Amino acid sequence: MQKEFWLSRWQNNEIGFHNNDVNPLLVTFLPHLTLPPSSRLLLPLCGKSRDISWLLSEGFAVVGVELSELAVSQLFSELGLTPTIEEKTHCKIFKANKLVIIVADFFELSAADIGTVAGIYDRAALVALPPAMRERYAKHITAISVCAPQLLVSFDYQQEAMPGPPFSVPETELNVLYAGQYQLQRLASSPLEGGLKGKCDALEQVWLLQPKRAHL
Ligand SMILES: C[S@@+](CC[C@H](N)C(=O)[O-])C[C@H]1O[C@@H](n2cnc3c(N)ncnc32)[C@H](O)[C@@H]1O
Repeated sequence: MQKEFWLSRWQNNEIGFHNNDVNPLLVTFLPHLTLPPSSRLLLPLCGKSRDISWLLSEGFAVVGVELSELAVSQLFSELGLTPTIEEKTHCKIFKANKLVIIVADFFELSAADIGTVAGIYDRAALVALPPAMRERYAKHITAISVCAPQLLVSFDYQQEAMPGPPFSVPETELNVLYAGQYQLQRLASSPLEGGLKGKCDALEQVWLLQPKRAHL
């Protein structure tokens, strides 16, 4: 997906991926990451997810990455927070309390930009990307997070039935992308109620990715 695709989705308020409530899968499965209290979590391609607000309320620190500044302005306004804003050459950093959102192309960020993170929550990030970008994404997130454990939500459906996003990323592909660095465990797999966008049957799956070598 080109950057313009996402920027125009935000511009035109075509954000069907955005949920108005916290994702129940996050609430149920976050404990599997066994994070110490107050840990810092990375949310790649974060949009203005309500999951951010829930994580903050649970005492976590959040660093999110999002391409659209419009999404990030809406996020802070909906949270009732006024951020400080720092402009750098390749990104713009919005901060308030335990929340940092980096407005940037995720692929242009380094480990130093992100800072130390204890875990990653990927909801609608990997599955938002077309096949050619997913390999690059998986390598990049593994590198800049120094192989932090991940809670990952994915879809498995017949890709021919519907063009993405969201794309189908079945177990076979997750293994290709991540099994070199991570131990993968499927925590849940259930049919998506009403199908994906009402167009085809799909399984929504939750994965725990534990680094094979100790993180940090
Ligand atoms: C499908 S949405 C998911 C948003 C959020 N994770 C959620 O659950 O609501 C994908 C988001 O990734 C952002 N995005 C796409 N490509 C990106 C990139 N290269 N760098 C940073 N953000 C990107 C889009 O603007 C969009 O908000």
